[in-house]
Amino acid sequence: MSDMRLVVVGAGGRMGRALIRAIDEAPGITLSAAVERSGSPFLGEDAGILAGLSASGIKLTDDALAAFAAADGVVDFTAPQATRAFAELAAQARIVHVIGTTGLEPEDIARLDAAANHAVIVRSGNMSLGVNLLGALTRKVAATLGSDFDIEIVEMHHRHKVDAPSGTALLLGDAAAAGREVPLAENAVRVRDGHTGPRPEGAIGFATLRGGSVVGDHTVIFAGAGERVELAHKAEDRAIFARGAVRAALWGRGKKPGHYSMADVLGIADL
Ligand SMILES: NC(=O)C1=CN([C@@H]2O[C@H](COP(=O)(O)OP(=O)(O)OC[C@H]3O[C@@H](n4cnc5c(N)ncnc54)[C@H](OP(=O)(O)O)[C@@H]3O)[C@@H](O)[C@H]2O)C=CC1
Ligand SMILES: O=C(O)C1=N[C@H](C(=O)O)C[C@H](O)C1
Repeated sequence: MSDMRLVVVGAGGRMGRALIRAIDEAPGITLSAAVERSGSPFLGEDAGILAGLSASGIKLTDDALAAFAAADGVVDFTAPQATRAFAELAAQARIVHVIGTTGLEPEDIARLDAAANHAVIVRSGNMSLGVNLLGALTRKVAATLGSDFDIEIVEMHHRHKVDAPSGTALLLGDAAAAGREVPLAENAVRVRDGHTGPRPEGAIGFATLRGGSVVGDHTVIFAGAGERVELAHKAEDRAIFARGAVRAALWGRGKKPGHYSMADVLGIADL
């Protein structure tokens, strides 16, 4: 089979550059275009040079339509508004859409579900092997310990991050809720301030820290009477997310349309 032709959108961003490097390293896949928004200062720059590699001959463009028409897939770590638009274009072009963008609202997810009638979408709040394994472990521990143990999820990210709680924290919250067989939306406590009163029974709490250059730290705390269990993951390099996204794109090629997760890609959905 010929190499998979992959577009990176948000190519000038932190993840965009990591994705260009991951595609350069991976067999069976080629960077076919690098897209940024209209007016971006990066338009016209060489994608390879921007990512710290040698020149690739691919210049950053704002013409996503043309880029998608000549590709087999797109990797998208941008912003919710951009991902909404890219999902429509990817579905029209019938190409694989790998989505790492976080901060998506339930309405956005519903639109992606609709787009997945025509396109292969692989979406996860975290594309790393370690976090997806942590998700499976969280589900199991939550099911085993039951509601005598309070669940709190603590995350820390770099000072530039714009959404909270992180996509990963919500993924882990979903896993904990699934372990308890309850909906996360009805049990999540996403912020606390002032006289909050005692902890609601069954709450799944979130705490958000922001600062410096932290790539992404997550801890799930199960706090019982007289003991605590903690499960943690620390990301040290954005390459782990980028490699996961490339793996997801290759996995999605030739799959039937649907809205898949990274756990599907890694074969750990039933763990
Ligand atoms: N699922 C996962 O494993 C991971 C997910 N993420 C998520 O990925 C997203 C991006 O993170 P990060 O790379 O750090 O953020 P950055 O802000 O560094 O990069 C985002 C890039 O997308 C660009 N962009 C925004 N809108 C458009 C558009 N309409 N068309 C083309 N490009 C656009 C931005 O341009 P401009 O600056 O001009 O707005 C920017 O270059 C976040 O939601 C983050 O949470 C991050 C790491 C891992
Ligand atoms: O914005 C980031 O940087 C990250 N975002 C993702 C998230 O919201 O969980 C994944 C990773 O933690 C880095």
